[in-house]
Amino acid sequence: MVRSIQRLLNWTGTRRKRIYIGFVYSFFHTLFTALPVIIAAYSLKLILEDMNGKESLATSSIVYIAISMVIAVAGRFMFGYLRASTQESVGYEVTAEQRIHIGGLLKRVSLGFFHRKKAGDITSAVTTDLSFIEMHGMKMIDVIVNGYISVFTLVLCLAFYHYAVALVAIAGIAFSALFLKLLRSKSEENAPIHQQVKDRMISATIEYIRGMPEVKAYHQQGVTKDSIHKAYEMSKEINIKIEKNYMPYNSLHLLSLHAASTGIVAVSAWLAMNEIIPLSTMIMMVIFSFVIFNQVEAMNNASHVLKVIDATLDKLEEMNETEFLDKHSKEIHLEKFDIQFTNVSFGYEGRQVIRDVSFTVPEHTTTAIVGPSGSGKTTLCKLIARFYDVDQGQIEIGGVNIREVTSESLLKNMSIVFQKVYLFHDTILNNIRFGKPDATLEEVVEVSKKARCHEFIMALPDGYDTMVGEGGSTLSGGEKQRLSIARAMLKDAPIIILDEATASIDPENEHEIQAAISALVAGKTIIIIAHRLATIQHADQIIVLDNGGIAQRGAHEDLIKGDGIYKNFLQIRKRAEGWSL
Ligand SMILES: Nc1ncnc2c1ncn2[C@@H]1O[C@H](COP(=O)(O)OP(=O)(O)OP(=O)(O)O)[C@@H](O)[C@H]1O
Repeated sequence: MVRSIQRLLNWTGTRRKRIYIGFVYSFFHTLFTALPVIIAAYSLKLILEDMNGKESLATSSIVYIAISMVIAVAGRFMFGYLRASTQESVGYEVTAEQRIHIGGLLKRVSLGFFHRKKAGDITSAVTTDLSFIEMHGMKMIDVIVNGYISVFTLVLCLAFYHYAVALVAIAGIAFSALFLKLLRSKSEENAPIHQQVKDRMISATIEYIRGMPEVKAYHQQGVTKDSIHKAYEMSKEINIKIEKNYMPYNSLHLLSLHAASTGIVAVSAWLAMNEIIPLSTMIMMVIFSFVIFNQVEAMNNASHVLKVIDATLDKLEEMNETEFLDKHSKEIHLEKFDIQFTNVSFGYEGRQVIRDVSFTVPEHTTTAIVGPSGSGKTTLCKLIARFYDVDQGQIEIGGVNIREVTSESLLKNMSIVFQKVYLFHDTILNNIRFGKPDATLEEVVEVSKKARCHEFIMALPDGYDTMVGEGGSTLSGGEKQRLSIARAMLKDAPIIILDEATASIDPENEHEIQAAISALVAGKTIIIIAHRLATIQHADQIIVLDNGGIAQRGAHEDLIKGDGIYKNFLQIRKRAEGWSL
């Protein structure tokens, strides 16, 4: 428990000081909570003495008592307020920072990270896991640390009147701590299982939603439903099992505290009967016995919650320790944009996909990459953008090894248009602005006109302010592609990486897209995964990839002279395009 609290305190970073100040407020809050009971007991003593004719109650005593009562109540509220306002917002502040921090981390890791980690794990870390700490982290500090401060203060008050009563309270706390320890060791076993089950549930739900079009198309509701039902069912069973595991220790923890409360009443009554303490003190002790363990009682839940927080902190730490691609890179301002591959090899998790590839893309020229499906065209482009690091060899841009450049300063120089366009659940305007967040509306309209999307945007209900469904679900494939071209155009980067669309786009749409691409690429260094004959023929250089290696390289005129993959490929393309027209 101490270690978990220590971890939570570390998690709060520079705000830890506020938590410590909160502990001091908590001590005074408890003291001022006990004070009215002590004052009431003292008043009772004076009243009894007055009634017994021992000493008459002076008016000044009544005034002092009334003033002390007001001060005690006001002090209690003041310190309660100060503690809450100092400690409680810390969780929300740190969580917000962590979410932004993780967002930043995700931008800097290799794309391989997202294949190794399931989307559900990452989603739950940023949403539910952090929300759990946000909701419960500071409460745990309050329940546990402030709870023990409160008990310690009240035990001190009891000890001030008689040590025996304080000893009974301490015995109760000791037994409760023992059972809490046992409860905690059970939590230790269960927390990782709880976490795994939750991640599995989130992953199954995401997969179910993402795969909905395929599920409907193949009438396979049963398959995905089965896995989601299994995940939910498992979550229910594990949670019930966990609850059953906790029950005996939980009951023993509560029993020891209630027994100690009864013990305080019994011991104080015995002391009063033997005239060791006055009746008023006994009444005060009885009142204390009702409240002394209130906060310690809530610690049964704290054990489990702390363990879940521990598992969450482990997960966040693991994410924080992820190797960034650009950990040892620097901000470098690239001046030239020729691209040089030297003996580059790369594989996904041990499976080699790019084999000893060397070529140069001179600045302001177009290089078309062609080759059969799976030959490594997309991978080659991803390596230029440093979505992954090469395993062997090097890639230089303007003479600088891209390993030395941070992702941010490298990608500043590139506009990438993927075949599969992702649009954010935001307005059309903001989706295009993604290429240049500070662009004015006029700039956005200008590039939209060049990218041939202005007309269809204006035909939408709210024009540029129309919301796009998540992933761009409300727009057609061709419209999405043109929007992404407008986005890239607005970025106006010197290097363009383009994956030419192969999807069945109608001729009119294709013409529009080609016009948009021509406007985008003017004067840039272009690497294009080419499928159309026109694009291939007009490229300055064609790289023919086969099974991850360069099979042929040169201009169209040179390559058609000899036999080889390119010639065959061209014939197939000619037939396909002639057929499609
Ligand atoms: N993230 C990944 N993890 C593991 N293997 C991958 C990954 N991405 C691609 N591959 C594999 O690498 C090989 C090259 O894929 P790549 O996408 O680069 O080919 P491509 O030539 O662009 O294919 P296509 O024309 O069909 O898009 C393929 O065998 C593919 O299965």
